[in-house]
Amino acid sequence: MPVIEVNGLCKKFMLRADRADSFSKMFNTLFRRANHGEDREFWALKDVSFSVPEGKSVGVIGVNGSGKSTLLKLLTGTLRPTKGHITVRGKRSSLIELGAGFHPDFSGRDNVYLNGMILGMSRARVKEKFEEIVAFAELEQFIDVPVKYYSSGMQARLGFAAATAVEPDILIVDEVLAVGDSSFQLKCLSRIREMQGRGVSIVLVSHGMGDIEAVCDEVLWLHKGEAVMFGNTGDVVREYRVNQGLPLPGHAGA
Ligand SMILES: Nc1ncnc2c1ncn2[C@@H]1O[C@H](COP(=O)(O)OP(=O)(O)OP(=O)(O)O)[C@@H](O)[C@H]1O
Repeated sequence: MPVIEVNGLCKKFMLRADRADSFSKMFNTLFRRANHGEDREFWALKDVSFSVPEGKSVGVIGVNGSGKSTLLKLLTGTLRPTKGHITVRGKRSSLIELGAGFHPDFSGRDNVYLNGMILGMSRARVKEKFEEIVAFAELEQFIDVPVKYYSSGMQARLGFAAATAVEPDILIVDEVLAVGDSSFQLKCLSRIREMQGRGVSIVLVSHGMGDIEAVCDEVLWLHKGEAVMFGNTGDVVREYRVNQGLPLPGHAGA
């Protein structure tokens, strides 16, 4: 039975025109231009359906603005669908927005405890896991510093270490991995493989086709909010590469 089932998913945003933007207000005032801006509907996802089988990994690809992050926010419950249904079976853990789960004024230590407890771990369980989380993030020297002083890479390290330590059934990860340096990216990939070995299902958004091919069994390709293709990683990535004019593996420059 799939751990995630998505049927006919649609997400509408309202795009607000000419509001609270000091530059356009100034422009309108200077040139006595009336504010003709009207709120506009924008469909970020249109009738998207796919599923994540138990223990499988699904990648989500597509150009900027195609709806990938919106889809992940719907899968984690941060956003609600406008239409359609999402069924999730199992405990989710996610790392979708850098620093999203962290309180900037609290130390790394306090945030690890807070985050773990929000994700359903007991204080004692977080305590048991604490050393491992900090060691994985390689932040021993900075663990008592407020998170607002962390670099984006440091936040990604702590976020990934914390999100993967809670022993989820489903791990949902956005492009944030790209923020880490190459040695940390390798460490993340090997932890993802370890989790796959334990039967954890993964949903991964990435612009890096190498990461997608290394991690995912199946891929969903989004474009302007629509599912262009969903299927076997090799097939979808090949089509995407051709569509984007990217070199195919085995060809010069790939
Ligand atoms: N809260 C919001 N209000 C209005 N529009 C939004 C909102 N969130 C996202 N959008 C719009 O939805 C579209 C999809 O955005 P999304 O962030 O999901 O794209 P993406 O595929 O993750 O892009 P990227 O590769 O650049 O991260 C974009 O056009 C974006 O402007």
